[in-house]
Amino acid sequence: MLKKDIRIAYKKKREQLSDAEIEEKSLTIANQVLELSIWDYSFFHLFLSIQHLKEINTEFILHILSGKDKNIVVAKTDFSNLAMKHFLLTDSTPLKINKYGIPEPTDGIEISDQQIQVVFIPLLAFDEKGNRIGYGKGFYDRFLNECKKDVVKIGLSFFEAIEHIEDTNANDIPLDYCVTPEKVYQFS
Ligand SMILES: Nc1nc2c(c(=O)[nH]1)N(C=O)[C@@H](CNc1ccc(C(=O)N[C@@H](CCC(=O)O)C(=O)O)cc1)CN2
Ligand SMILES: Nc1ncnc2c1ncn2[C@@H]1O[C@H](COP(=O)(O)OP(=O)(O)OP(=O)(O)O)[C@@H](O)[C@H]1O
Repeated sequence: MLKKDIRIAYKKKREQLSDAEIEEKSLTIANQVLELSIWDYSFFHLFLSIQHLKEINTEFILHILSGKDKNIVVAKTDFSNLAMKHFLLTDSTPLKINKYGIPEPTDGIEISDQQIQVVFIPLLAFDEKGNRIGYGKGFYDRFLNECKKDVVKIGLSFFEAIEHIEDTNANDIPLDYCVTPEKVYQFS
């Protein structure tokens, strides 16, 4: 299948989820994240959910990270250059929902791409090789390209893998893991 068709199909699938299903699946995903071998790392990058697009609620993972005293890093997006800046999330980090519905820090301690050790990645769909599809602006491909080579890349998805994304390109950086409510896929 082609990215553009997969995007349409998976946006529809998400729209059909009820709020209760989103909460339940998000909690199951968070519990599976606990089983990954990532807990020796200290800098974790997490996306904050866009609610109106029915993304995975990452608050459960946020609580796990905070309970383990990890450094939690969140992004501020710049749609004019499709780049992201990263800030440490602390009790005093001011968050504001931007016009795309993304909760973002307005200010704080900036973290460089090179300091990040684990990245939780939003996606619409992924395939059995770990290729992913997002909303199509390439934010995460650009970001991951600036991270350390051994950064651990973990996709989170409500749905299982599709067989094959046909039109992957050289900029696409594959996942190391993808966590769904059913299972943990390991690609590397
Ligand atoms: N929570 C979260 N943060 C993230 C991402 C993400 O997927 N999820 N991104 C991952 O790269 C980047 C933001 N990417 C985005 C790209 C496009 C739209 C957007 O076009 N929204 C439109 C149309 C929505 C639709 O597709 O139906 C809108 O709100 O009108 C929003 C976010 C960085 N931060
Ligand atoms: N490292 C990069 N440098 C420059 N352009 C890039 C880079 N990575 C991706 N792009 C461009 O971004 C656009 C979107 O890429 P793609 O279709 O893979 O998005 P996506 O992975 O679905 O989106 P997202 O990363 O925002 O979730 C493409 O035009 C691609 O060429």
